[in-house]
Amino acid sequence: MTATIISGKQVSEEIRSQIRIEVEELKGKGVQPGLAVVLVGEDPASQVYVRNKEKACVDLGFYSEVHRLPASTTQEELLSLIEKLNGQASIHGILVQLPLPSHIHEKSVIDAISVEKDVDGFHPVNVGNLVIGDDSLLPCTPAGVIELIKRTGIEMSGKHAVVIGRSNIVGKPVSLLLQRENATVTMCHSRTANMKELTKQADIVVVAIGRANFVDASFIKPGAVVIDVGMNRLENGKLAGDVDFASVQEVSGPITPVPGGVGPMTITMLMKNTLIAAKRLNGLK
Ligand SMILES: Nc1nc2c(c(=O)[nH]1)N[C@@H](CN(C=O)c1ccc(C(=O)N[C@@H](CCC(=O)O)C(=O)O)cc1)CN2
Repeated sequence: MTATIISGKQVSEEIRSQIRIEVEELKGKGVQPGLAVVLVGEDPASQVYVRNKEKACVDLGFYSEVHRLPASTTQEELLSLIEKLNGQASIHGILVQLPLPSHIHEKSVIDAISVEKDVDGFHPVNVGNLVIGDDSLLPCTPAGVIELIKRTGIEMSGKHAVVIGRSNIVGKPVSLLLQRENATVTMCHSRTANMKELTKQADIVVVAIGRANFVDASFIKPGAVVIDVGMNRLENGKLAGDVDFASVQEVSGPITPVPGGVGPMTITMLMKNTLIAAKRLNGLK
C-alpha cells in the first residue's frame, strides 16, 4: 500500500492566495500589514528562514523590516529595539528568530514583545489564552499542523490523536489545538514507557520529538494519519524528519513528507497571524 502524501507546499499556496486577497481589501481601508523580523547572529539556517519571511512579505504585499544584528548584540540593545517596534504604527507583527545566542535570555525577549504584535504566539499571555480557549495569536507550526489536517479533509472530532514530543513550541500547543478540534489526545515523550502500544491505537499521530527517523511502521496502525514536524539536519547535509517516511508510508494513511510538509506552513501561518494582528490593531474584523 502507498499512502497519500499531504503537500504542505500546495496547502500553503492555497492559504497564501486567500491572504493576498485580504491584504488588497485591507489596503483599500488604508492599512498595509507590516512584519518586523529580528535576527541576531549568523546561524545559516536562521538566515535562510529570515530571507524566506522577507520574500513572503514581498509576495503577499506586506510592509517588511528585517533587523540583522551582530552576534555581539547585548540583551539591552535587543530589548530596546523591541520596545521601539512595539510602538511603531507601521509594524503589526514582531518576530525574533530563534535560537538566540546563548548570552541572551530568550524568555525575557519573548516577554518584551507586545502581546498584540506577538505573531509567533510565544508570549505567555497568548499561550495562556490558547490553554483556556480564548482568542489568541496561535503559534505558527502547531497552527500549520491543524490547518494541514483540516484542509486535507481529515476529521479530527472523536479521533484518537497521539502527539510524540512535549516541547512548548510544538508538542504542547499541538495537543491543545487537537483537543480544541474535539480529538482525544494522548501525549508521549522520551520517557514514555509503552510508546508503541499507545501510537498503535492512534488515528492521527503527530511526531515532534527531534530525532531523525524515530518512528517506523511498527508504531503505526494501518491507515492512520501521520504528521511529521521533525527537521533534523543529517551529517550528509540532507534534511530528515522524525518519521522514517519509506517505512511508514507502507502502512499509514495520509502522511506529510520532510521537506515539503509542515515546514512550508510555518511561514504561511506567520503571514496569516500578521494579517490578523494588523486587523485587530486597527479595530477591523
Ligand atoms: N521565532 C521563531 N523561530 C523559529 C521558528 C518559529 O516558528 N519562530 N521555527 C523554526 C524555523 N522556521 C521559522 O522560523 C522554519 C523552519 C523550516 C521551514 C521550512 O519551510 N522548511 C522546509 C525545509 C527547509 C530546508 O531545506 O531547510 C520544509 O520543511 O519543507 C520554515 C520555517 C526555528 N526558529
